Amino acid sequence: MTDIDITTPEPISEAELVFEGALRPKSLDEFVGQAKVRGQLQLLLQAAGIQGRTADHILLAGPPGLGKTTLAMIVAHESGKPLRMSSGPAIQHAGDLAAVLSSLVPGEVLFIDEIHRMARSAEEMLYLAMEDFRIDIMVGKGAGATSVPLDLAPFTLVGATTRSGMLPNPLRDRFGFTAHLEFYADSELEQVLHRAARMLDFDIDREGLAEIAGRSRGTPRIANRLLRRVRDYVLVHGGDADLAAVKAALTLYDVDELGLDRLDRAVMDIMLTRFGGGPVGLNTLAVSVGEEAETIESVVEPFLVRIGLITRTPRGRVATPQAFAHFGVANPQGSFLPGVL
Ligand SMILES: Nc1ncnc2c1ncn2[C@@H]1O[C@H](COP(=O)(O)OP(=O)(O)OP(=O)(O)O)[C@@H](O)[C@H]1O
Ligand SMILES: [Mg+2]
Repeated sequence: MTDIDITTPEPISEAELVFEGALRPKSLDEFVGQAKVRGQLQLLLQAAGIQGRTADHILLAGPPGLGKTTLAMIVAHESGKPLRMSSGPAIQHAGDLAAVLSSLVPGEVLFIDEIHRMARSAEEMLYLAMEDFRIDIMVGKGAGATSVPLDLAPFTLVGATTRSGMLPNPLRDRFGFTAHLEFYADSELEQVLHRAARMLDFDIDREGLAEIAGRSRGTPRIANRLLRRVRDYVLVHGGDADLAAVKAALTLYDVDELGLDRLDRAVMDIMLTRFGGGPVGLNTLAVSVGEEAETIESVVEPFLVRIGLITRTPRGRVATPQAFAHFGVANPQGSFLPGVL
């Protein structure tokens, strides 16, 4: 691993997770950006509150580091209910899920992170649990085995996934609401950073914050991580935390103006140098960089499209003239690219 990984959207250490916990917004009001999702969640929680019932099941979908775990905690906090945390990889048998479900207290919020990685057998148990707050438990073995119904306390399931395309339809259909989290605008990341700097008691000016925001890949997790590195830099070198200090610190860590991470760069490099800008099919790209097609499609591509480095066309992904310019690669087709106006 090289220091380029400072811009990866996944958590990079245990220490970072502890740090994140301290900076997590606790309420919907404190949660920056995602205005649409916030409004939708607010309505859903308020309606449930008025009727005195548990809120509908909620699916949070989107790339890493955009606030899924944070929102799950907020749902529990806003409904005044306890939160139980679990994850798809921890549920490898139906029995693992039965143990969790049967111990929930009324109204509890059950968070299943990476829900797309749950075992098939558990998925089927979850369908019934979500719909009827009931599960069937198998007792005995062989010919004498019988299934015994068990009533559950009503609960709200909050599922999180970076790969909503990998969820089976019957599971997806049982969520009352799906929130698709989007990459954050630079102005929103500035707010995230402003709040974090205040909490860290770090006195950094607006220009400095704006510069970090612009290099954070639309991702609050990365913004907070870069802020810490800048804080280190100022601590060691002295002086003000201003634009010059931010630029010096981020140059030291090889974070470019667009905040691209290693995988983003690998994809762009392959597209520009090996395929002359494309069009390139998703699977070809995935194989070329040694990643799953799902990761390219759900984590890398949305960001590269959003910042205008690639476009999707019916014949595949195409690099834009801006991409050639940013990476300083000669554009074999001049300014004209197939499928791009
Ligand atoms: N809207 C937001 N406002 C302020 N801070 C945020 C926001 N969203 C995320 N953060 C910060 O970013 C960090 C990462 O967020 P979180 O852990 O919720 O991401 P995630 O979507 O669950 O990521 P993963 O897919 O890796 O589990 C948190 O520490 C939180 O402080
Ligand atoms: Mg998470």
